[in-house]
Amino acid sequence: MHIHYLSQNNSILNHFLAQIRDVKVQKDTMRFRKNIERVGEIMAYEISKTLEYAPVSITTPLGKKETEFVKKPVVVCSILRAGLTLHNGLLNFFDDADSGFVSAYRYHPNNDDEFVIQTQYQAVPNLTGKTLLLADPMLATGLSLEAVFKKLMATNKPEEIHIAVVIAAPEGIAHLQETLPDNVHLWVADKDEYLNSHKYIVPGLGDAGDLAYGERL
Ligand SMILES: O=P(O)(O)OC[C@H]1O[C@H](OP(=O)(O)OP(=O)(O)O)[C@H](O)[C@@H]1O
Ligand SMILES: O=c1cc[nH]c(=O)[nH]1
Ligand SMILES: [Mg+2]
Repeated sequence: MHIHYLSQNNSILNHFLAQIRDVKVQKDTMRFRKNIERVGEIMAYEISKTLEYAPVSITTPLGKKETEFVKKPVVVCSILRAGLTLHNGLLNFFDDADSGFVSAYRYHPNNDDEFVIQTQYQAVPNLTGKTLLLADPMLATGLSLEAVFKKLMATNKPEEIHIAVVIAAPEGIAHLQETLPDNVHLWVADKDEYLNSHKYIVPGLGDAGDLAYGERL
């Protein structure tokens, strides 16, 4: 797997990441969603630099301008719920992209810290031959991304795959390295320290889905 870390060099990205982590700023849920969307926009721009381009000719009022556009169709797929925030940011820049949605949640059969990932809902266009951008803000154990990835690949063969996450635990990165193919690109805005006993990222930001959309029952 090719891993790209976005916050190795200082940039305005630090400000957005700090705000989504800050317990005081997090209370402003609109700002929380907007900041993850802004990280998605930065990720879209960085990913776009690595894609294949093809020549196009644009007619201006005064002449012709030769330039290059992204060659293969892009599909943005996100993991419900928290992925929706990042999805919007990616889509703001890849404005012709189609969209796909897959659900994933941690099911605790014994009401303790043990869980399995349930993926039920899937509404995804044909990905074969296209560039897939798979979005989820949090990479903790990596089990959600692994499950969704395998579900998508059972019926699709994208030509290129980019996974976009905002905050990643080292455990989750290692898990994806072990379970996903070598040609997958993983884009990480910030790498954190470790997972706690509930498999939450430390220092992380808490529960991204709840912060964006309210606590679920
Ligand atoms: O790497 P993992 O250990 O699988 O954890 C990461 C998952 O947890 C969060 O979703 P959550 O299950 O909280 O669902 P939600 O988005 O509906 O809140 C997050 O958005 C990931 O999908
Ligand atoms: O730290 C974590 C782990 C899983 N899901 C989240 O939203 N946050
Ligand atoms: Mg959640």
